[in-house]
Amino acid sequence: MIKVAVCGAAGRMGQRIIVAAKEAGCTVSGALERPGHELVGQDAGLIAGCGSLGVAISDDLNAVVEGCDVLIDFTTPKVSLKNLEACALKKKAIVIGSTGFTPEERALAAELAKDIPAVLAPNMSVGVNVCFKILKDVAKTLGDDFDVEIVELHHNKKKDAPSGTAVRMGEVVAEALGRDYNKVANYHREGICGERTKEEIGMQTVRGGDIVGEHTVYFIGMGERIEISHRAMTRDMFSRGSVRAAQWVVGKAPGLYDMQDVLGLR
Ligand SMILES: NC(=O)C1=CN([C@@H]2O[C@H](COP(=O)(O)OP(=O)(O)OC[C@H]3O[C@@H](n4cnc5c(N)ncnc54)[C@H](OP(=O)(O)O)[C@@H]3O)[C@@H](O)[C@H]2O)C=CC1
Ligand SMILES: O=C(O)C1=N[C@H](C(=O)O)C[C@H](O)C1
Repeated sequence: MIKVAVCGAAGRMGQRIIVAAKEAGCTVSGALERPGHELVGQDAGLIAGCGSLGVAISDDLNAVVEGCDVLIDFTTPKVSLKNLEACALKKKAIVIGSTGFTPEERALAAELAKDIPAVLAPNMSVGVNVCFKILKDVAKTLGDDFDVEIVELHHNKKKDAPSGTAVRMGEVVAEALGRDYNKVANYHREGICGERTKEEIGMQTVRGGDIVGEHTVYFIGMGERIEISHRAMTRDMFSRGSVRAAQWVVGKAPGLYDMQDVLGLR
């Protein structure tokens, strides 16, 4: 039975991860929030709604990491990098679901994961990871004749845009078409912005209410259109995916893994 600690334990994802870890038969050994958080000291299980776990939410990163086999972290890139560093020092595994990493931050994560096994993935659901695989094939098959546009919808509390999943979808399509995502992503059209270029990948963001997460990649040709969509109805497949990643990553060789590795989709 692996010992799982959760960072961001009182957050939307953190609470569901605590429930999923308990349901999967893991020991929840620790729960972390930032220093000064109003729920520090409270029982993490009661906050998550799955009954008392006898684990108080803590703000002591080192103690929580020390006590676990693997830390599951859904917070922000800056917090995740700090957690990765703490796990590397104590030789513990880590699963990171935070999104909004810059290319430089991702490179730093890969560097920090040289000594420990780590999973970093913008989306832990099986469905989205299957979509990544399908998108590669569709983009390769259609080639340059179809315009690619990506639209994502999320709740009004989301802090980063576009979503990490939408960015990964753009990267997968760009790579399949032999393009550099960072050069062809177009995040903004306004005013007399000119005709669409053939190579650009449009990235559109919608925010509102309680939308869990929806992604559509449009391949738009002359007289026809393919849409590949994923709609998340609850957060539970993200949380179950993160626990599956935690169970998979403990004992693996050091390095930075993705959910495609966890699910055997490479
Ligand atoms: N990979 C995936 O499958 C998924 C990824 N995500 C990503 O996960 C991240 C979190 O999302 P969500 O749960 O909705 O966000 P929330 O804001 O609900 O949760 C984040 C939690 O982390 C806490 N936190 C902030 N700083 C620290 C710190 N230094 N130490 C410990 N805890 C801290 C926050 O506290 P406070 O509120 O006080 O700041 C909050 O409780 C986002 O980046 C989101 O995009 C979300 C769903 C699925
Ligand atoms: O913040 C969220 O809620 C989500 N974030 C992830 C992302 O940015 O891709 C995944 C999911 O869509 C929910």
